[in-house]
Amino acid sequence: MKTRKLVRVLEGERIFPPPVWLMRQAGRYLPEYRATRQTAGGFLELCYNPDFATEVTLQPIRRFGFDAAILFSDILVIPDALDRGLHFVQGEGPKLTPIRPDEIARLDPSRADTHLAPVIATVARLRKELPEETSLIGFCGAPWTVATYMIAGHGTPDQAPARLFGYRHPDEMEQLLYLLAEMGADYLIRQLQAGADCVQIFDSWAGVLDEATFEAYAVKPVARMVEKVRAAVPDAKIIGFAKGAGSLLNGYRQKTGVNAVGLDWTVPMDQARALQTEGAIQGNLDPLRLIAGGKALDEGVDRILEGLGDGPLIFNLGHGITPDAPIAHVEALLKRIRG
Ligand SMILES: Cc1c2[nH]c(c1CCC(=O)O)Cc1[nH]c(c(CCC(=O)O)c1C)Cc1[nH]c(c(CCC(=O)O)c1C)Cc1[nH]c(c(C)c1CCC(=O)O)C2
Repeated sequence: MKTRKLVRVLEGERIFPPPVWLMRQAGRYLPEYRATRQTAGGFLELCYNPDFATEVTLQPIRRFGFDAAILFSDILVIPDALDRGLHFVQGEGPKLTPIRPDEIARLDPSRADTHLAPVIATVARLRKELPEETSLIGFCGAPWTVATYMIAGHGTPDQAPARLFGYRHPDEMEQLLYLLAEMGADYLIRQLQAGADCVQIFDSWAGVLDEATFEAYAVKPVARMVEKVRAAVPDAKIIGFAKGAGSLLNGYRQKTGVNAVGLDWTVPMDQARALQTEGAIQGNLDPLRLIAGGKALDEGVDRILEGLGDGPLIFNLGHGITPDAPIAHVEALLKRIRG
């Protein structure tokens, strides 16, 4: 088998036009996703049923022929394996039982292997059913981002509850992040062993941290995960996405050991190019350009291709595709990239 495109870029090769996939590419903007979700009954029923999860992962590949498929699941399956009362309220996002400092030492990861077995089964199924040339991306949440939901019990605009928790209870915070790093690494190892070509670590809330907590919460636990994953799978290819981290992204690759650095749309071209001299980057179109379409979309795509197309690049959005993105605009994006 020839090495798949995404993996070649993760090894530092430049491919033009660049391989492309979109974060949250399986989702509510697709009528076929909405139909399968309806049949499944709920979001978690989709995540834990290999038939449904395989189907929705394949939907955007069939429709658009992206270069990579991302496993359909969620970062919150880890707190779910810890029995944190995860449920999804329509239109409100995830809810969990907020964790208290004194509960952290009692968290029990022993259920995780059994609980996550259907997700691992989905990975194996996907590798068999995907076209030979399509890369398969596994993923998990970074410890800090998963911790923010476990602490607040829901999404917040600035993760104030988790930040305060860290300042008031630094030992418990360190313990929680360590546990999530161990569990996340074990989970990624199983995904890679089941057939994922690479994995992405989502640190969607890295951007609310100051310099010291970024180092302690975003860099150190992710470095630990990368180390643990590589001890089991020496050539593991890993994408680190620390959204909103700005200038703190400089040095992130070296400190954590990830192969590629994911960029959100606020990262300036000069910084993106500097990061690209050290290895692959992924990103970074503003998802709202995809909603607007037309000139806004074309200009955004062209700027990335012109500015970053001569180095190792995985084309992506700077964050997930939104439910209101028109399908015709996704088609226009792909045409603009591939010609
Ligand atoms: C923070 C976070 C979560 N989940 C995830 C993150 C990190 C990335 C990011 O910042 O977007 C990651 C995630 N969530 C989902 C994927 C699937 C793979 C993909 O296509 O990218 C991935 C990689 C499916 C999903 N995860 C969720 C949906 C929507 C559920 C539905 O069908 O109603 C999907 C398709 C639900 C979810 N899950 C989460 C939230 C906050 C929500 C609600 C937001 C929303 O409703 O859009 C937690």
